[in-house]
Order: sequence, then C-alpha cells, then structure tokens
Amino acid sequence: MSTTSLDPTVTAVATQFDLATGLTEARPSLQRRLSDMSGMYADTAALSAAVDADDVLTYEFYDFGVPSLETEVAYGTSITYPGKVGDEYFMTKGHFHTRLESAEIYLCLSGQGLMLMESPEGDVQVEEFRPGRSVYVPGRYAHRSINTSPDEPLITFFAFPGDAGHDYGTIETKGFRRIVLERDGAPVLVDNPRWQS
Ligand SMILES: O=P(O)(O)OC[C@H]1O[C@](O)(CO)[C@@H](O)[C@@H]1O
Ligand SMILES: [Fe+2]
Repeated sequence: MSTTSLDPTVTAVATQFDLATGLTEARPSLQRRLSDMSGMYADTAALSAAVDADDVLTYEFYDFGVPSLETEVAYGTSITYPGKVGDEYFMTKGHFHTRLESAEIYLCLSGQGLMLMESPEGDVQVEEFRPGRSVYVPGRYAHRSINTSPDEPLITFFAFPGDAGHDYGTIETKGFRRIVLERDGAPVLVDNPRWQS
C-alpha cells in the first residue's frame, strides 16, 4: 500500500523495530560503552576496573535525524542492557534538553527499570518502567533511564520535539542529585555523593 500526503515535500516513513531486541535494521544505532561513561558512575574505581576488564556495551539508541524544528518529532528506541558498576545499575548518561521546556514521552516495550528525573531547582521524580507503561518526562526535567533487571534489557520507545536538543554538559559536570543503587537485591534512591552544586 502506498502512502500519500497532501504536501508533496512530506513523505510518510515507517520503520520496523524488533520488539524482542528493540533494534531496527533501518540504520545503525548509537552505542555507549562503559568507556563512554567516564564520571557518570559513583564508584569510579569499579568503572575503571570494568572498562579494563571488558568494555561492554551498556546502551544503544537511534537518532533518525529528523529536522531540528518545533513542528517535527524526534523518535526511536533506546535499549539499556542489564548490569552494574559497583552497586549502580547500568543507565543512560541522562541530559536536559537544550530547549529546556521540551517534554519527552517514553513507552516501555519490555524489561524493567526506572526513569530518574530532576529539575534545575532540585525536584527529583522517579517513575517505574514496565512493559506497556508510558512515562511522560515534563519539560525542564533532566532524564536518565536505569535498567534494574538482573538479566533483561530495558527497551523503550521515545519521542520528543525535533528542536529539543541535548544538553549533556550540566549532568557531566554536576551529576544527578540522586542515584539508584542495588541494596539487598532491590533498587534504592540515595544521595549522590559526587553531586556538585
Ligand atoms: O542521550 P542519553 O542520555 O545518552 O540517553 C539516550 C536516550 O536519550 C534520548 O536522547 C532521548 O531523550 C534517546 O536518544 C535515548 O533514549
Ligand atoms: Fe531527552
């Protein structure tokens, strides 16, 4: 079946994602290994030992290159693999949006985890990811996906305004105020000892 559009400059696009892996063959994913996560985990000694031992892939996601316009929607899947650095679960770097007010929506396709969110004023929110559950990240909140499963990838589909942009600098220098660690086999939210005001 062909797709039609009233505007000949616009073409509908369909992408096939594998629901078991979260991956698509439509284009290469962007990949983050432990060595890309310098300064992100609280236990720096554990991170450097893990990088030296086996610099594993911790997450991958897609950027389909939609134009940076407020009228466009950037989207893709994000796959965070199971694992820990010390007691801290594998997670994405996390970021604010450059256009701070831009919100983002996630739908968990499989796995289990948490979305950690934090406003510039220090309000911290945590929402659970489980299959079929969406998490709306309000504008102004930095956001980080965390895989709390011992053995399953956390797979989400996300969408945000095309002109939102990514501000990694704030998180890279200050960190999140709170981090999520495993204690007695369960995730707990604790103060980040390395957070800088
Ligand atoms: O950009 P980060 O924080 O490394 O995490 C990657 C994830 O965030 C996104 O940028 C969406 O906000 C996706 O590309 C992916 O889900
Ligand atoms: Fe985002």
